[in-house]
Amino acid sequence: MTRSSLTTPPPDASAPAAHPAAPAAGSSLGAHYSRCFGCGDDHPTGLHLKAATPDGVTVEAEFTVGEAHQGAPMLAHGGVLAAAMDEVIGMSVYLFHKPYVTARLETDYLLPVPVGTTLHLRAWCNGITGRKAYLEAEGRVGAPDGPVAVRAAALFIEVGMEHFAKHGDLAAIAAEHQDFEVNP
Ligand SMILES: CCCCCCCC/C=C\CCCCCCCC(=O)SCCNC(=O)CCNC(=O)[C@H](O)C(C)(C)COP(=O)(O)OP(=O)(O)OC[C@H]1O[C@@H](n2cnc3c(N)ncnc32)[C@H](O)[C@@H]1OP(=O)(O)O
Repeated sequence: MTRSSLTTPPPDASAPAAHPAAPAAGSSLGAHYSRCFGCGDDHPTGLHLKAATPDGVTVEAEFTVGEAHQGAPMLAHGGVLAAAMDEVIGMSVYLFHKPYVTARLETDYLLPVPVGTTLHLRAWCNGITGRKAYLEAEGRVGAPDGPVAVRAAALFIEVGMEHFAKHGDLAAIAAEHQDFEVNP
């Protein structure tokens, strides 16, 4: 991954351990919001990412590129692939039971991805310091050990729940996420 200094953890960043209430190894992760473009079942043209955590600290997911995700004819749009990276990274950082938002997302595109391809995604955290979490993801074609088509590195920033209340619709998320811990 060609990563900038902004998404590279500083030496004092600590490697995250699984949160005590993290989902058990092998658990599926449901959608955090039914209308989310990345994971929501009720989004008509969304990515419908299906995710699980193998170990409580990383996320594995699948996304099949559909007609609605084209840029060039029958090839995935780069912005849609970046959205898939953002989503799987977002899912992985929420395993730490704190609300985070994307501040910076860097993406490398290595291979074109035709419509109909299933991308096998993986996201993990390289370190956390203060409010900053440094994360990475990759998307492989056709199988978990297939060729890498996309890589991403990201800086996510921890926010308070008031971020969602002030700028969005906290009630809509909370209604579907009643077990989310506000003070983990
Ligand atoms: C009931 C509710 C439950 C909610 C959770 C449910 C569970 C969900 C489960 C699963 C979800 C998975 C799916 C998620 C989807 C993917 C996530 C998205 O796409 S999020 C949308 C896109 N992102 C935004 O809309 C952010 C917009 N930006 C902001 O709001 C602000 O800029 C924010 C919060 C990022 C920072 O603002 P400041 O005022 O709080 O803080 P400042 O001081 O500016 O930054 C803090 C530090 O970070 C650095 N920083 C900020 N932005 C940076 C950047 N772009 N690049 C480098 N550094 C940056 C700054 O330089 C500063 O560093 P120094 O402390 O001084 O060292």
